[in-house]
Amino acid sequence: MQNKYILAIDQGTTSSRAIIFDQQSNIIAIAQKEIPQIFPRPGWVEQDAEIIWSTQIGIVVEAILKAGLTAEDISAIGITNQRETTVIWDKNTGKPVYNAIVWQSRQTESICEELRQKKLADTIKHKTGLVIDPYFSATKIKWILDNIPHARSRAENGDLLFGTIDTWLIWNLTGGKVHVTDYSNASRTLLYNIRTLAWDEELLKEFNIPRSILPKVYPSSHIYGYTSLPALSNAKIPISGAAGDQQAAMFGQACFKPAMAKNTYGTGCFLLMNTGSEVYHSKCGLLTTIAWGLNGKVTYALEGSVFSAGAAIQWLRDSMHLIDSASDSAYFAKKVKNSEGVYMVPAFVGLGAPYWNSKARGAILGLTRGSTNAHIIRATLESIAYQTKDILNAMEQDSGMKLKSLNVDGGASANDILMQFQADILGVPIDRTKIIETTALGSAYLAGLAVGIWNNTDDLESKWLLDRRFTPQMDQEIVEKYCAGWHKAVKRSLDWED
Ligand SMILES: Nc1ncnc2c1ncn2[C@@H]1O[C@H](COP(=O)(O)OP(=O)(O)O)[C@@H](O)[C@H]1O
Ligand SMILES: O=P(O)(O)OC[C@H](O)CO
Repeated sequence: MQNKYILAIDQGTTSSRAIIFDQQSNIIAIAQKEIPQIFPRPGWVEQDAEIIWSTQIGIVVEAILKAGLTAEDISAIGITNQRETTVIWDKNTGKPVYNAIVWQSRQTESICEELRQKKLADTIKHKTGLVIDPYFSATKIKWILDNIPHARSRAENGDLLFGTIDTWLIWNLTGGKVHVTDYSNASRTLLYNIRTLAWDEELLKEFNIPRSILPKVYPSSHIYGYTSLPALSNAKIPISGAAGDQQAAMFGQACFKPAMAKNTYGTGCFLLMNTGSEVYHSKCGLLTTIAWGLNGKVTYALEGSVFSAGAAIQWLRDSMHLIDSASDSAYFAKKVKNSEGVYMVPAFVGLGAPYWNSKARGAILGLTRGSTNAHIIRATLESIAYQTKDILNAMEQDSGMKLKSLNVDGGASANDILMQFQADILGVPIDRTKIIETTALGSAYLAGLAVGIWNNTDDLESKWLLDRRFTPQMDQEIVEKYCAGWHKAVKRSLDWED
């Protein structure tokens, strides 16, 4: 039987990746490129949407070449993306009217404050599963329409389109013909009713967003359209999978059944637990989100979103110049036995779940004359694990379930020191998968299922392979002492910004 190849396009916050899998889910080729981040003002994070597209198509071509294939050899494309990040473009020219406003960006805090004053939190939570926070797309759309000259009138004339990054990439891959998204991405906009599976008229009115700019919403495993591009030799490849990167990672981790959970350590850190067909209403600061739509069924998840995880390691590298590469963080962290009372709270863009404190800002506490760069680096790594612990506590409280182990993936999960510390303070084993590119794998699975490369999720379950298990080794008393210090540090960082 001739092998089939699936191209996964993984457009993450820090980098774009293109990965080619075969039908046994082996990686055949990878191409990757970092994308520039723009910080126009404190707390604002933007990217150039045209650079996202040109980088992405460049590495798609590179991956196909590296694999020794041609575009015609690709049977299906799966898209997965940084979620919530908002692009608005002119449908006639394909030009964005403003930078992509990244999920981390805080420039819409005042719009959120108005919504909180109007006491809309409960309605929004019930309809969308989300909380009022600049994180989600709706206030970013409103900000662009309100602040970019003529944007609102052009949108009302039907000339502008909105998309999260999946939508933007599909639009470009199809030569500007297809304007769509999937349930999982739609569920991150703050405009999509996750119960009725429709754009919510009441919320559109509240945000003053014209319906005409919104994409059509389909299941996550579905033929959205076909490629139509000279760069891909005008081959008509079906684009048949799309999901937000955290949901795709959960699919790639084969968390197909209720109560299965995963944590992805990338720019941020996202712990998701499958809740099946149940729309779980969190009381502990977690989000309810659509995991995927597949075979006529919608699966939901409970999510804890941490805004800065690997981003804090990047900050040590790019702004503090304490390390040359992200992986150096393990080398320095190993130089000290522990962080000796130093805590780093990476609230660069506020804190996400379970705190939802937009005005929190970063802090390093507990410094003494003996503190060194190694302590700060170690404390930064540890902050990723503490934030995850806060999420897991909330999740266990919310669901009443006790996790037996946690599947992990993402760039920073390669760090053994971090993974061991994570197991220690969670008190549950951490299982790192062999393919840490589970995000891309999940989107390849969704794409492959739509075109019959795999028949169903049973075909995929057996493909999950363990790389390494990290078992808890720390005394409970020490864990409690460390966590108490962390919570004291978090308290100091809250509401810092006026
Ligand atoms: N060995 C490592 N130790 C700690 N952090 C790491 C390591 N390798 C990568 N990272 C961090 O992980 C992030 C990249 O992971 P990735 O999964 O590619 O993220 P994203 O999808 O958000 O772009 C970066 O923020 C980087 O700082
Ligand atoms: O790009 P990542 O992997 O940090 O993921 C970002 C999330 O999708 C934001 O919600």
